Amino acid sequence: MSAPKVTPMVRQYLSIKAEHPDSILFFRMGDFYEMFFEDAEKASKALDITLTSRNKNDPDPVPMCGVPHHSANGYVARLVEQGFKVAICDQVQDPSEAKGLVERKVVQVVTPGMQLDGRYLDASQNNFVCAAVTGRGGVGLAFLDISTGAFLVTQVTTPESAFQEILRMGPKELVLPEKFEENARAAAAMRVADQLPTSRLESKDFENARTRDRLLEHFKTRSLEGFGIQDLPLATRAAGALLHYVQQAQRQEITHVTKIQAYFQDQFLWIDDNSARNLELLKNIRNGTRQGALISVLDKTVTAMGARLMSYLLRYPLIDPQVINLRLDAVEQAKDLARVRDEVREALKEVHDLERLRSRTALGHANGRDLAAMGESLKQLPRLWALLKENFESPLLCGDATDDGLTDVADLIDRSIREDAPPGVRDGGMIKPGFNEELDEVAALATDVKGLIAGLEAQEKERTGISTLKVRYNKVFGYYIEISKNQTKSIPPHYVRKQTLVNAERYITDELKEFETKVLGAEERRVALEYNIFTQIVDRINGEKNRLEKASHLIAWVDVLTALGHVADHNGYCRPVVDMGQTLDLQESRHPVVEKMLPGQRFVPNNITMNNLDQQILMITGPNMAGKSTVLRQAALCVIMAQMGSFVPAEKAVVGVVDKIFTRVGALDNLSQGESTFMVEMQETANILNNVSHRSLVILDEIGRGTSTFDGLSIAWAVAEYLHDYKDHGVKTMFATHYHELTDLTKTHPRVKNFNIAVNEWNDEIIFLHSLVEGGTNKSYGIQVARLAGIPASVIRRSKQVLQTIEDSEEARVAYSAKASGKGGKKDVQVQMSLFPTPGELAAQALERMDINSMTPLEAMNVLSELQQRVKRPEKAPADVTAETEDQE
Ligand SMILES: Nc1ncnc2c1ncn2[C@@H]1O[C@H](COP(=O)(O)OP(=O)(O)OP(=O)(O)O)[C@@H](O)[C@H]1O
Repeated sequence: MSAPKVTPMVRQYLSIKAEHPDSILFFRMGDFYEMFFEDAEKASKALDITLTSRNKNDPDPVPMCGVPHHSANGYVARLVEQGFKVAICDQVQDPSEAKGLVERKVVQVVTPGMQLDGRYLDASQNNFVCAAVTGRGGVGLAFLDISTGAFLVTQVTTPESAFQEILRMGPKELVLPEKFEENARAAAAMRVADQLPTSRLESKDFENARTRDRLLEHFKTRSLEGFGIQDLPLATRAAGALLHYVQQAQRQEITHVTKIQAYFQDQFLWIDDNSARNLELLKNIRNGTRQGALISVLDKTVTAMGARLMSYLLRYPLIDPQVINLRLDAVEQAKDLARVRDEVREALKEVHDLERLRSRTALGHANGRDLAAMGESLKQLPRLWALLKENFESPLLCGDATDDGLTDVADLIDRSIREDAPPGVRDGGMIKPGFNEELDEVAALATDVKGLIAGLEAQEKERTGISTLKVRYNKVFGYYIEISKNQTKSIPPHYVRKQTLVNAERYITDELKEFETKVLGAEERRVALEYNIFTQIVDRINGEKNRLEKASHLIAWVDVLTALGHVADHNGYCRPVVDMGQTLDLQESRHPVVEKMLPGQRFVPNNITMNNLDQQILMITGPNMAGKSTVLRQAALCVIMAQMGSFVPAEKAVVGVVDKIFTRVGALDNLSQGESTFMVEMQETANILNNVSHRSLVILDEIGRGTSTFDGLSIAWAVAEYLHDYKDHGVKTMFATHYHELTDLTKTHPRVKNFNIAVNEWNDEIIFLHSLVEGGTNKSYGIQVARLAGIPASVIRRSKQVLQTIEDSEEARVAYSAKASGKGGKKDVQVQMSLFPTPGELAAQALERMDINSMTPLEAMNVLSELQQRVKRPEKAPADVTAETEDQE
């Protein structure tokens, strides 16, 4: 920053800016917010507004840009959306009372995690700021959504799980201690700091005693025991620091944050970020929208509070069957009572975002319209509560919140606030007539004055005989008389000329000045009085914040549970039996999203049964396009739905609770992070193998595909064995593969079972039946699928010839290997034989397996060159697989 000419105003600006070095300072000057220096440069670019300078002719002009104060919110929101923080600096003194410079102060800092203007917030998402601190025992995390008052904390043992937890909660902003990076492992594992706007607090703000004191002071309690965090020192430190950060930014107490909720990762079904994305729970993986994601099928809520809760439930399914069944009971009641459910949903449609309205009211950001919306919402409660109490038994759908219809608050708002209140709170027009006697009197005067102006105008017209005479008002002259130029000859002598326009002259008179004092006084008094009354109403509503919270909470649950009932009813879902057993049994199950996307075509239901005895690892083969990926995902989605408390798309379902779901599907590139597709695939597989338990469900779609066929097959084989033998009992796994060799695992591993997805061949055409049937398959139908994809007929013909040759030699080899092993020969030998044929056969097999459809020309070239190498230089079987097979003997 070059040394500017330091006027008192610039000095004031610089001293305030010094306190907010990392924010863009919106500096209020009259009707504008101005930005200077680097802030102006950054903001003008980000907002696409003109960059000017304050003192253009100076050798050192100060760059500057500005936005009108009445539309500032939109500009702030746009900056915040782009990751900036904005400090709003207002004039906190009446300019007419200021001796010299008007006093200015930062009244609020708006950050990505602390956006309060509802118009710029996603109604279906919480808007969390997250604070993280590392220490002995792991990482403490706190999440605060100031727009709703939600405050959640947890403590996890490793930075890796902290990272996953942050991704799952999805905050918009991160707060870290200054020295966070000194813990290199945490910094490396929690890469989220690179992806989110991050603020720093001094390390002392994360200290034990200080954070504890801050929490005690805020919640006005003597201990933290009531919140269940007394034994979670790291969570406490994160929570205290975060509270401090948010209070600092708001420049006030945040009284609507009334409690902390502690939670633990092991209370919930673990779904890592990767799996959540692969399974498209919240977002379509291709374009990031909700369309095509599970949430779009389930989220039929009608309130913002319900939508947020639905998204939370989907990200945090439970593992305690008792609590899950409590939710299922409620959904069942809602499903069965269609008429009541519809009536409840109709009433809910009239309910605005009470949670956010409550927060805005508490923070002094609410306007007349907000209160009117709150009032309108509260009016629904008596009818809604009565419906719930009369019809539902589930405690989740009624409970003691239904004893409070908040009629007093609804009545207060109804009597006081006009539905057509303006957006500003200092312009009047908010309070209904009849609410306050004094206001009515002043208002009557102000309205009378309008009549008086008309009278005055008529009187002057008559006195002067000037027909075009008008009495007008502007801010510069106050009231004046305007006479068009061609009639000014006959003006009376006591008219004092004030201004000459092109077509008219403007005058004032003593009488007019007197009148003005009376008029302006009345209007000013009315507006001031309205503001006063408004803040009193706001204070009274704030006094009821706990009751409002209770009502909002129940509304969110009722909305979610009736929405799930509605979805279950309309989509033909069944209630799953959820217990602590080890069976996953989905009869006639469907994929909840794919079935919606097959217009006019029927989704073929499938039976998926898994247990820990003889069907623990389902080895699923089948041609491309048959529906392998679909059936895998469908199983995972049904488990997630059941454990969040939803009915599932099946005729009958038993879900023994799963503790973690892992998926390794598709080839999601992480090239931006410098990792190859195969590297990512292996990292994901490693993560699965290192974290599974007996209660987990593992979904592996074509693992080992990203490397050479032999490495891939060997890895897939070994992974399947590992999961089968995991701590002697194994892990439930669905394994979709094009490696038909893997079906041989059933010969040696009792809990593996082969399935395939059936197809019919008809006149050399392939018909996809999409049904999962027992048994392996050794046909790929790759060529038929290639034809469907439009590969030229000559290429198809040629590949058939090649395939025939390969198959002939394969038959001969199998006959040979059967003979070589003899009847009572060791099974593993046979497996080994089929695994390691001659170099020529290897090449032919590889050719057969090539999925030309999904290959780039370059990949095809690479495979060809690899095959050529193998034929030229015959090699032995990969040493590691041989060793593995020997180990087992
Ligand atoms: N049960 C079903 N009923 C009707 N259509 C289905 C069914 N399962 C899958 N499909 C349809 O088949 C298409 C292919 O399914 P999917 O991607 O699961 O096949 P795949 O076997 O995994 O293929 P690839 O091996 O090429 O990845 C889907 O887009 C879907 O439209």
